[in-house]
Amino acid sequence: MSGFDLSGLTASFGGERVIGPLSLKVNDGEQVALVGKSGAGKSTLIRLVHEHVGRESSLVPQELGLVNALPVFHNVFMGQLDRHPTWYNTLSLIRPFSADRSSIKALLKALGMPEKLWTPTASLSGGQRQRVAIARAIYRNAGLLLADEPVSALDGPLAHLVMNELKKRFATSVIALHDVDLALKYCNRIIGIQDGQVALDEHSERLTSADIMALY
Ligand SMILES: Nc1ncnc2c1ncn2[C@@H]1O[C@H](COP(=O)(O)OP(=O)(O)OP(=O)(O)O)[C@@H](O)[C@H]1O
Repeated sequence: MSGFDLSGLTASFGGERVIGPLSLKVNDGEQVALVGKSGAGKSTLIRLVHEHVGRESSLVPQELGLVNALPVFHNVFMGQLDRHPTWYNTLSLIRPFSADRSSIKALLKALGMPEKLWTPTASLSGGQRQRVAIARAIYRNAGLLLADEPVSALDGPLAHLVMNELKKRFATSVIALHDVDLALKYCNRIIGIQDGQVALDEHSERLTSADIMALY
């Protein structure tokens, strides 16, 4: 599965409704940017979709969810933990298999940090940590990418490099982005969220950044 069709999505905090009820249908091949001002509900919507599609997706959460005590290799390897038997995962913790070592190294190279394979995650910069979470999602290789501000800590050229990789590797995606130009360049459908509702839903080529800025 890569696309999904969900309805009746709602979320509340402390009795206050912050999402929905709304429906969201994403077809295979749609690369969706979720845009909208801070607090509109983008992260909550991504969490809701993830709760429904679960293991069928590759997730990059805003808070990253890395294990600081482990090197980069192991954090990326975690993307496939549920695909291997326990003995394989246990052995990989002590002495990783060469096939996994080389595929994770190649992935880090594509993301511009090949030399960090064995670096403890705790000693990485914010942008490097963000790319480890992205590498973990790519390594998981699910049909659907769910990503919450995946390039917020990256400078211009690196943000483009990473968005390009994500576009190439995931035909179907939902990505919360605060950068409207990145949304228009790398996604083919734009969904604008306002007060927990869909306020805009349009093909990228029919929109300008000014159309999207009206949401802010
Ligand atoms: N754990 C929580 N407890 C209480 N309220 C929350 C919680 N998480 C989110 N909210 C509220 O839900 C609303 C939507 O938040 P959400 O994080 O989904 O917005 P967002 O569009 O992703 O914002 P940002 O762009 O700043 O990440 C906000 O009003 C926020 O205060």
